[in-house]
Amino acid sequence: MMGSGKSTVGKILAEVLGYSFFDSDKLVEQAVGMPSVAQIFKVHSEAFFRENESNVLRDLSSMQRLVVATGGGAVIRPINWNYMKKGLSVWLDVPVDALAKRIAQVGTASRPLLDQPSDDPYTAAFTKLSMLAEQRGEAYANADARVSLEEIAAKQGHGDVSKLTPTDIAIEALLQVGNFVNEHPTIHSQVGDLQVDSHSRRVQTL
Ligand SMILES: Nc1ncnc2c1ncn2[C@@H]1O[C@H](COP(=O)(O)OP(=O)(O)OP(=O)(O)O)[C@@H](O)[C@H]1O
Ligand SMILES: O=C(O)C1=C[C@@H](O)[C@@H](O)[C@H](O)C1
Ligand SMILES: [Mg+2]
Repeated sequence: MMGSGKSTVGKILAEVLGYSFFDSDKLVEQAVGMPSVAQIFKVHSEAFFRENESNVLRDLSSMQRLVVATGGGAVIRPINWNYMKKGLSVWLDVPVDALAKRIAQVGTASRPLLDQPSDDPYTAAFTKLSMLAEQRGEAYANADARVSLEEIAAKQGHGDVSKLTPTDIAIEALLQVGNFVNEHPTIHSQVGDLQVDSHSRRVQTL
C-alpha cells in the first residue's frame, strides 16, 4: 500500500543481497516521459498509468537479482501477478492508521489517489486508505510472504508499530521470505544465495 515502506525497506534488501533496486513508479515516469505519477494521472488517466505499470512489471519480470518496489496498486490487476510471481513477492502489511500518519507527515502531492484538499491530512488519508484497503480486499494477500508490522511489534513485546525501524522490518522480510522458500523446495533451488541469518546480520550493520 502507499507509504508502507516499499522503497525504504526494498533498498535495504537490495543492498544486503547485492541486488539492483528498481521503483516501478519511477520506471513508469521514465517510460511515459513525465516527471511524476501525479502528472500522468492528471494529463492522461489512471487507466493509462495502469497499462504502463503492467508493461514495466512485465519487463522487470524477465530480469534477475533485483528488488522491485512496485506501485501500491499493482496488486489489483491479475496480469501483474503473472509478472510478480516470476520472483518472490512481499506484502508489507502496515495498519492503515500508521500509513495515514506517515503520509500526513510527508504530504499527498505525489500520491494522486490521496491528493484532495483537506484541513486534516491525517483523517483525509485515513479515510481514503481505508476505502482502498477495502476495495483491494485480499489482493495483497496473494503475495508469497507477509510482513506484518503488528506481528513484529508484538514479538518485540510492545504493540506500537511506530517504534519499528526499517531495519526491523527488513529483517522480518528476510525471515518471511526464507520461510516461504523453505516451504517451497522447487523455489529453494532457484534462490540459492538467500542466507537469512547472514543477510539479517548485514542489515544490522548498515
Ligand atoms: N519503519 C518506518 N517508520 C517510520 N516511517 C517510515 C518507516 N519506513 C518508511 N517510513 C517513512 O514513510 C514514508 C513512506 O515510506 P516509503 O517511501 O519507503 O514507502 P513506499 O511504500 O515506497 O511509498 P510510496 O507509496 O510513495 O511508493 C517515507 O516518508 C519514509 O521515510
Ligand atoms: O496504491 C495505488 O494505487 C498507487 C500507489 C502509488 O505507488 C502509485 O503507483 C500511484 O499513486 C497509485
Ligand atoms: Mg516508494
